[in-house]
Amino acid sequence: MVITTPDKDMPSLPNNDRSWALFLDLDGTLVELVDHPDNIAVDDALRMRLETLTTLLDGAVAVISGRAIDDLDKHLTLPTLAMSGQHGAEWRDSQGNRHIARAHQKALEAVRQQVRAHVDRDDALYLEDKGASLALHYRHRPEAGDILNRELTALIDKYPEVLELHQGKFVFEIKGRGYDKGVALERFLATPPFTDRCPVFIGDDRTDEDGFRTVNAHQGLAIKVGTGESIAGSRLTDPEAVHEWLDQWITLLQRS
Ligand SMILES: O=P(O)(O)OC[C@H]1O[C@H](O[C@H]2O[C@H](CO)[C@@H](O)[C@H](O)[C@H]2O)[C@H](O)[C@@H](O)[C@@H]1O
Repeated sequence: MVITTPDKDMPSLPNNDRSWALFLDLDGTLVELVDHPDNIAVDDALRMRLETLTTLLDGAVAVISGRAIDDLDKHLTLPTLAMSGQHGAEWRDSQGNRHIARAHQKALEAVRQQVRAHVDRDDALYLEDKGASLALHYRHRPEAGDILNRELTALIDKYPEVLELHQGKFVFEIKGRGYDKGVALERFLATPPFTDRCPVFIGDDRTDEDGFRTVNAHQGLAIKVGTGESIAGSRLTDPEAVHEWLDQWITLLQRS
């Protein structure tokens, strides 16, 4: 496994004398970032890894993503896996029940119309409409980042109580206020089979910092993938290193 940071940051494997819950981001963590959200590659080895960990951790595994759950299901095809989508605005618990936040939908609809009109004028932009949130992708128009930031900020500022704007990797996320990955983790940690377990969260993006904050508050293991500032205590270089680390953990769990 390749680690970019000094040895002190190398994530040790979770100790078998505690019960752990595993939370995983998808894009940039379990799969490499690619040119378009539809083009990510999820292989059977990754599916098998997630299924094995779910069994070994008594069901306490969840994917915590900015994507919508329907989209996660399309790629992962693991319909019973616990998930939180749209940065915490929707979730599927370990019983398979789906939940979605709707308080901000009216404001979101107004913003949706305006963002759509903007995207219709520029082929290089892509609007991912996730239902309870929007992602405006500008990977193919990187020079537009600053102006889009200003325009979207002005738009979202009309609804300060219900909407928030976040910048990810060549994407602006417009989402309901009060939902984030930290909230998503807390919600899982309050319900079986996650209750009383120590959280591990692996993520790569700015929005994953909210999840790391929750993990740190629970004295868990926060692992940042890649470079960039982070409050996570440990690092892995890329999705391949994440897979290797998870495989080593599987081996350790199988021995116990
Ligand atoms: O929380 P995540 O699971 O990491 O999801 C974050 C966003 O990921 C997706 O966008 C990013 O990945 C795309 C595919 O590699 C890439 O083309 C894009 O530039 C990235 O920003 C997804 O489309 C968003 O909905 C997620 O919020």
